[in-house]
Amino acid sequence: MTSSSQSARDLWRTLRLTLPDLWRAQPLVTAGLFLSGAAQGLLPAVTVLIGKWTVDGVSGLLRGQPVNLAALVGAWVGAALLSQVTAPVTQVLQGAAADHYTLHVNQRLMRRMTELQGLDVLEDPQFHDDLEVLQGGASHRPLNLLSTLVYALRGLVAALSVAATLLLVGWWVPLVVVAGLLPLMARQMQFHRLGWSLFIQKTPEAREVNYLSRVALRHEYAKEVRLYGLAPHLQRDALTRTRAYQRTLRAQRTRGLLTLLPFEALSLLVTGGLFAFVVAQAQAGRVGAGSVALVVTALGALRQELSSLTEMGSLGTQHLSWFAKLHAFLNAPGGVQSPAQPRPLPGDGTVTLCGVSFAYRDQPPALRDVTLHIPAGQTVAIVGENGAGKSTLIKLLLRYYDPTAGRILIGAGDGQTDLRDLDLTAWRAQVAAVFQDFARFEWTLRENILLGQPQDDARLKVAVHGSGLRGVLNDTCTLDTRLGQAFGGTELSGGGWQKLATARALYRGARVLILDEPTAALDPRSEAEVFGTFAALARGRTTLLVTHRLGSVLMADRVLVLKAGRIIEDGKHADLLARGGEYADLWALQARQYEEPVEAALSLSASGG
Ligand SMILES: Nc1ncnc2c1ncn2[C@@H]1O[C@H](COP(=O)(O)OP(=O)(O)OP(=O)(O)O)[C@@H](O)[C@H]1O
Repeated sequence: MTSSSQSARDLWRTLRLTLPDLWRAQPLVTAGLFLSGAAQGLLPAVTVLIGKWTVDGVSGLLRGQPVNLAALVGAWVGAALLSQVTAPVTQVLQGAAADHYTLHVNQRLMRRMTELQGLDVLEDPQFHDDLEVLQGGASHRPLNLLSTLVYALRGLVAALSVAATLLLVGWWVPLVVVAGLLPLMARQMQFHRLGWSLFIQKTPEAREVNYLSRVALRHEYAKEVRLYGLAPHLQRDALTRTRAYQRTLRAQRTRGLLTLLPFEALSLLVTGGLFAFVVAQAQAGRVGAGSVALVVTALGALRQELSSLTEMGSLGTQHLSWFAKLHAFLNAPGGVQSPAQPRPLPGDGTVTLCGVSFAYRDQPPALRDVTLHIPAGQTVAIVGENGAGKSTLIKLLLRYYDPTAGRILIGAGDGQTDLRDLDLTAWRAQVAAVFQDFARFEWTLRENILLGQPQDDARLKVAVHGSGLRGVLNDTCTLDTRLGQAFGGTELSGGGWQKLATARALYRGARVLILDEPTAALDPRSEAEVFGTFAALARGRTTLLVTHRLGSVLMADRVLVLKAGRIIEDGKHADLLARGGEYADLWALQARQYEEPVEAALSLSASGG
């Protein structure tokens, strides 16, 4: 099977999926729309016929024959009225249906994003290419498809009815005209299809250009962009890429237009030949002046209708290709998913990892054969050098990814359950987390803490005090102050944001607490305060603390040392120090960083320097 017939079949399937959707969104409006489109389609044929009757009537008048003027004027006024009424009605109906359908499509895209529960899908560049195309089209493709379908119906009715008027000249005339114009139509369709496939191929490049302009314009990059004088480089790069992109499109357009020329010539030959033939027939007295007028207007109208039908067909193909992408996107496997029939949530927060390994897409393993048992209520510090796999362990526990091998079990004894068998939302509701790269939502402080949950005053107070956020609040910054600059809100300091992220975690009464470098942006006093709170908060909860600041490890019952994705040490702080291994080395290294400058300062002051 050729790829074009394959894609025609795909498009037909997409149309069959999309039409019922359009219909369900607004049945009456859609029916009205297609009816008024079909009515409009009859107008060109009516105009051609009125033209013939008028010319025949006038010729008759010149020969002294009677003419039914009232019928002629009636037909003309009727056609004008139909044309004036149907055009605005079609526009109004189209607007109503398209608004509704655009909302419907946007809602489905948003719903899809909430169905994607893991992070795995988001790391596929193809996913972002598809999303770029879909988001870019969501505001206009539904309207475009709808109007294209209506105009295509209008064009089809018009072409058929105008072709039918040519039957008055001879049964073979419409066949010859259509045969002369069909190759041109087919070629034009092919040309437009190429345009779409080029657009899809170039999406990654368009995304690169969008990324460059985001870097140049967005606040989060502004400091580096200015300090390192990046703006001219970004501008140059965007310009070069855009020009290359446009060059390819232009070359393709020109090539396509040139290949249309022979087909244009053929269509001209056929319609010109037919015109010459009818004039010759009139000269020989075999047909009347009205028939010549009919052929002239019908050929013009047919050419125009077929050409706009081609255009509609091509545009419709593009819109349908967009919808095919939408259907594929909505129905693609979504990576991490909640089970259809989840097992009940275990009663306690014991966590067990059995031979867990994990590799990110196309990457070497980030975790290798990790086996670990954390009884409910234990506080475990996880330490290790950059890239050791600490955050990955946390992400698996939150089921942002599933292990490549091994199992994560929640609960103890008979209640122990594989994490994959638990309802994801229910499990995540049991976990509170402060991430290294927590989100800074540009909403009010209160909304940033509640994150959609109902307000509980007592819990909110504990969260605000426990996180140290109390110190951030004052007369000008209250719980109802909007944060961030995008909407003219107040900007918190880095530490202020971190306290807010901590308050968010504290507000969620959770059985498992995850702290991934939770104090990286805090000053020493705030850090001490927050760790005091964490220690109280961790009581009775299973707590995992990822940290590079080994002083904070002292709040943990147990320390895990990760290296290259494996647990290489596991024990109490004092025992690990005594063992003299990796942990003892890291501890000594960090202690020296504090001691040496002090010693240096002391020796400097002793020497009177
Ligand atoms: N989303 C990702 N896609 C591909 N590779 C990743 C991704 N996230 C992390 N990695 C890689 O996985 C390995 C473990 O990373 P991880 O973030 O778990 O380390 P870490 O111990 O938390 O490091 P750090 O102390 O720097 O935060 C690293 O080699 C890292 O480059």
